[in-house]
Amino acid sequence: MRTAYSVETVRAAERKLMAELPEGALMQRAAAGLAAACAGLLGRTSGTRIVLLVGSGDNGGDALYAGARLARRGAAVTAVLLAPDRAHPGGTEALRAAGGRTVDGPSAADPARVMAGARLVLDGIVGIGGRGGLRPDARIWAQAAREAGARVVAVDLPSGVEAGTGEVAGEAVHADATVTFGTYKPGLLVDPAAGRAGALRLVDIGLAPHLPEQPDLEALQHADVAALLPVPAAESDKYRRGVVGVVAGSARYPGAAVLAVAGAFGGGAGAVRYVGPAADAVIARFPETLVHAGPPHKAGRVQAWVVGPGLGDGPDARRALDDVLDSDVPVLVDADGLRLLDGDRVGARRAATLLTPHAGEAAALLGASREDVEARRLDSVRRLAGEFRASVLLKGSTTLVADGTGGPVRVNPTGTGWLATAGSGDVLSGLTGSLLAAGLGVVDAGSAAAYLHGLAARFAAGHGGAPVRASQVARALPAAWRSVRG
Ligand SMILES: NC(=O)C1=CN([C@@H]2O[C@H](COP(=O)(O)OP(=O)(O)OC[C@H]3O[C@@H](n4cnc5c(N)ncnc54)[C@H](OP(=O)(O)O)[C@@H]3O)[C@@H](O)[C@H]2O)[C@@H](O)CC1
Ligand SMILES: Nc1ncnc2c1ncn2[C@@H]1O[C@H](COP(=O)(O)OP(=O)(O)O)[C@@H](O)[C@H]1O
Ligand SMILES: [K+]
Repeated sequence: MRTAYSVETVRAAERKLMAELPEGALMQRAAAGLAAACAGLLGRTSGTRIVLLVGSGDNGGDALYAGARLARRGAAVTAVLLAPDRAHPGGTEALRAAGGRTVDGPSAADPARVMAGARLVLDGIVGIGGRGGLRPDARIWAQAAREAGARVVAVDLPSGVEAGTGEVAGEAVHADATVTFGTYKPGLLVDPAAGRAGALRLVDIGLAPHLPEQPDLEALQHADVAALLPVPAAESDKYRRGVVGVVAGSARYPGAAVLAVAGAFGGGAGAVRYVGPAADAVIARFPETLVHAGPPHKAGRVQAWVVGPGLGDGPDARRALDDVLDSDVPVLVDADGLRLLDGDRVGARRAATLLTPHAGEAAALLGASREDVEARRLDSVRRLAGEFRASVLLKGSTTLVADGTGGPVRVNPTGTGWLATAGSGDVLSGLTGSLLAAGLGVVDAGSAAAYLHGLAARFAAGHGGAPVRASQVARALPAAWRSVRG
């Protein structure tokens, strides 16, 4: 499991750790890890040109001390001091003593010349102390670094992103890799900021014992998902494995029912019940499905419901939604179900409810704009969960799952843009419902499903990548299971 902590929590832990250590020891740990990561990336340091972009805080200090270490290994290191009178004094001195040189950033005539021939640029402009996007001076240098074609390694965070939220308020550095210290920060895992971070590397500086048990964010990895996935035992039968009910599709959108059922079969429930007008289409594709034409509560035993994909917004759809919400088993509400949703009804439920909006649906539920939700994903998912007193899975480039009780938000690391194809959300809702029926908690079910879904899309897209259809994502789910469990 990857975990991330808010900036305040990181600062508090750092204070405790620093009190145990000699002055400056922590920065040396960070710089040593950073220099080692850079050396590993370069392969060869001797004779290599490296440029450091150095801001006025300790983030710049890290870059300077790491630069000094690389200079001692034979690299030709130039530090661009963006605030020359406030650059970390010890770091500046160490770099000069190691043979590195410094350039006055704001008054340098030609950034392109300083960058010429650089293979690596270290972004030490600003770290967790940053506020807002890059300032104009820094922007010029960040752009020069990209234009020079150098690899850009961000120190702790890509400068310009909001460490605690993943928001990007203005311009930010685009890094090829980020070397972060002590713990991940939310901005490294949540888009749009995460998209600027490149490959992540965590350097252990001894912070872990001082961090609280509960992180702000969690990202599952293969082993975590493997531990969650329901596997039949010797005594299993279809009811013990769970029965998932799917209320989806309409005369206009029968395909949504087929895709949700496909996802449900990919999730490990013992049986899938389908309730709605698209039974013929469902049976034609999946003869194993138990179909029912009456109201959901008459369909027979169900351990979790999925309601909404392709349901339409007529009176039948509304009745089916309310019927399912009246049940005392977990309910996942997606797509049209979200448009018809009565918040009070959700708040009154005793069993778990999981809402699975994409950014547009989340925006409608919050009375915000889609752009706003996409810019503030973490805040949006928490607000939705709070307002609806339900768990929420916010879909998109970094899918987030919040439980509404202030627990850690799960962030999915397997997403891929190939998933942005019609119907892939229907597959996800069936898959998640299946895991709910098998007995997983809502946050576990939502995050494990998002993980498998992303992995399946990657497998379907194949090596190198090619467009995939939602049904191909569903078909690749067994491969995703095997990859996780293997
Ligand atoms: N604490 C520890 O134990 C350890 C900390 N470590 C390291 O320290 C980093 C935190 O250092 P920090 O607290 O000095 O803040 P930092 O991120 O350098 O930025 C603050 C400066 O930036 C400026 N500034 C603000 N916004 C800006 C913007 N948009 N664009 C440009 N400039 C901007 C602001 O100046 P001002 O607003 O006054 O002009 C202020 O002076 C952390 O990320 C990690 O790398 C590691 O060594 C491990 C141990
Ligand atoms: N840029 C992206 N990167 C990763 N995943 C994405 C991206 N865009 C969409 N997705 C995923 O694709 C699925 C789309 O679901 P949804 O928007 O409900 O589509 P539909 O209603 O057509 O099924 C979601 O799982 C979402 O997380
Ligand atoms: K940085």
